[in-house]
Amino acid sequence: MKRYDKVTPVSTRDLLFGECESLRRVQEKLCRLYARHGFREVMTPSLEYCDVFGSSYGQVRPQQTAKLTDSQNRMLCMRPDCTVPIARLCSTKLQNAPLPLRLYYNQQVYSTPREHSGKAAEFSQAGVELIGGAGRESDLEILSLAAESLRELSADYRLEICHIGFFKALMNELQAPWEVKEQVRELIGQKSYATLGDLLEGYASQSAAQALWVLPRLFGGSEILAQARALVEGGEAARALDDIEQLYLELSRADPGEHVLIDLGLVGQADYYTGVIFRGYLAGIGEPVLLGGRYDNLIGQFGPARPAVGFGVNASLVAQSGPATGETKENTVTLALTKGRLERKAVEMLESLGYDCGELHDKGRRLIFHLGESGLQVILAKAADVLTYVESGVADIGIVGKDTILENGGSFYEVLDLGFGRCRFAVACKNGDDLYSGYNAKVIASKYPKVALGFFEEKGMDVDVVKIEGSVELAPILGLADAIVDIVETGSTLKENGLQVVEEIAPVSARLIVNTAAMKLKKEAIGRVIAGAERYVGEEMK
Ligand SMILES: Nc1ncnc2c1ncn2[C@@H]1O[C@H](COP(=O)(O)OP(=O)(O)OP(=O)(O)O)[C@@H](O)[C@H]1O
Ligand SMILES: O=P(O)(O)OC[C@H]1O[C@H](OP(=O)(O)OP(=O)(O)O)[C@H](O)[C@@H]1O
Repeated sequence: MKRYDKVTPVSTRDLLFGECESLRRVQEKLCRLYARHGFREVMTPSLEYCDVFGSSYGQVRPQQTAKLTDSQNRMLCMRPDCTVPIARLCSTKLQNAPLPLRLYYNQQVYSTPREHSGKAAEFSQAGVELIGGAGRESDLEILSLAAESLRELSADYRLEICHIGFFKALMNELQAPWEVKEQVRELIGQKSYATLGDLLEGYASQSAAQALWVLPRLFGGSEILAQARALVEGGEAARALDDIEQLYLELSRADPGEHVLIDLGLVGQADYYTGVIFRGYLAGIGEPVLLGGRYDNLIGQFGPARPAVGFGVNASLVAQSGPATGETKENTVTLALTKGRLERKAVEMLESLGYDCGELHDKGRRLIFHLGESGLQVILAKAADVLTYVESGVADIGIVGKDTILENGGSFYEVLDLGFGRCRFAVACKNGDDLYSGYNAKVIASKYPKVALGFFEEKGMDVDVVKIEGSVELAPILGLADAIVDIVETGSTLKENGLQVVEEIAPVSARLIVNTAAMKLKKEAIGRVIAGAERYVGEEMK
């Protein structure tokens, strides 16, 4: 039997020498800052009963927690988040402590990342919680401290703020089934401009739908507030905007230099947060390093209700990226392009937008190309790698098929359906076979095992999925599988091999995706590419 006695568990690592020193430096900077501002340190155990987290695991999904049992078989989990254990602490040991409580922590958190994503399962988080402080003054205290935390770590940073009240007010107004509302929330979070537009088209007569439709685009400076005000008539939504405006003005006054942004589309954790939500970015790091917000309903789940606001900084991420010295090269944008079938239309699109694609026409074996003097650099990569490059931030934007996104997932904005590379996912089997007859578990061959499994799980059908790398049509013909899940474009591959479509799963086409940090750090340059692509799609659809 293979012994795992020489390696650390998947997605964990030893830190040596310089790595320890850089992590300590980041932690110390933050801890000193929090102590200076009157926050006192608490430490909670690395292990908690799963019950502590109930349905709310903070930023982490229950499936991502590392679980074990104690000597009495009670379920424990490695702390996936620092705020929920602190909420427990405030309702027990600190229940009678005078409010407001200013607490800070500096400890490890654990959450299992997606397989092969290169992300760590354990990282160091330092952060603060202000318990018992309601209202704008507390929000401002914590937001100012968030800005100061980022400034301590790099001169080139952005703090973006949102108020979930704006989104919630619009959602309350929207007359639509809850499944549609859930989809709307997801699409706004992903900044899926076009798909959101399609979904809301059926509700276009409602003013809330019109406002929700533009919500993902409402990010930038104070001009965003004027645009948002024009969309609402008053009430909760307008009050949320007033709050954001005041916070924005105060923060910008204390910290001029366009470091503070507004993004009214930060709706990812809408159930958890009850007021202001914010994220922090540092130049050169492709994901947010700071996450926070107001969560007035959490502490009440453990005892007497208390308003609360706080944030956490991923100290490991900052330490690994080294001292952030360089400025963001705001005008240089890297586009990861899927090589193969999507290449020709993508180049056609770039040319129609005026980019000089000479180098792409005469590629040789090169993989990196500069489009004239435009500042746009193209890298050619395999489809799934485009997601990896964009998610990590080594590429700012990408062009990739929806099939690859559905199979691999990932954290990036999926801004636009580019309209080319159209095909569809379908289930197919041999002509004349009835896939749904009989009681035996069916075998499905696919290059897309997650899509295949997800489709049959939705139907409540047990299937065994076999991963096949290509020419999937062979599997049912040779008797390896009962059916396949694959891409169908013209249908001729199926036809020529004696197969038929049983059911269609989802339409597929090329998408423009954007790294979440780059969207904010390179707003102008990326905005130009998106606007150009939208023009192209509009022209193509005429
Ligand atoms: N008929 C089709 N078959 C496969 N993909 C298609 C088809 N039509 C459009 N596409 C899109 O083109 C993308 C790239 O497909 P392509 O076959 O070039 O690369 P690939 O699927 O990674 O295969 P390979 O392993 O052969 O490189 C797919 O991810 C899909 O979005
Ligand atoms: O409906 P059609 O127009 O016939 O296109 C569909 C075929 O194209 C793709 O295969 P691809 O050529 O990429 O080869 P592969 O399956 O070996 O990856 C896909 O996997 C289907 O086999």
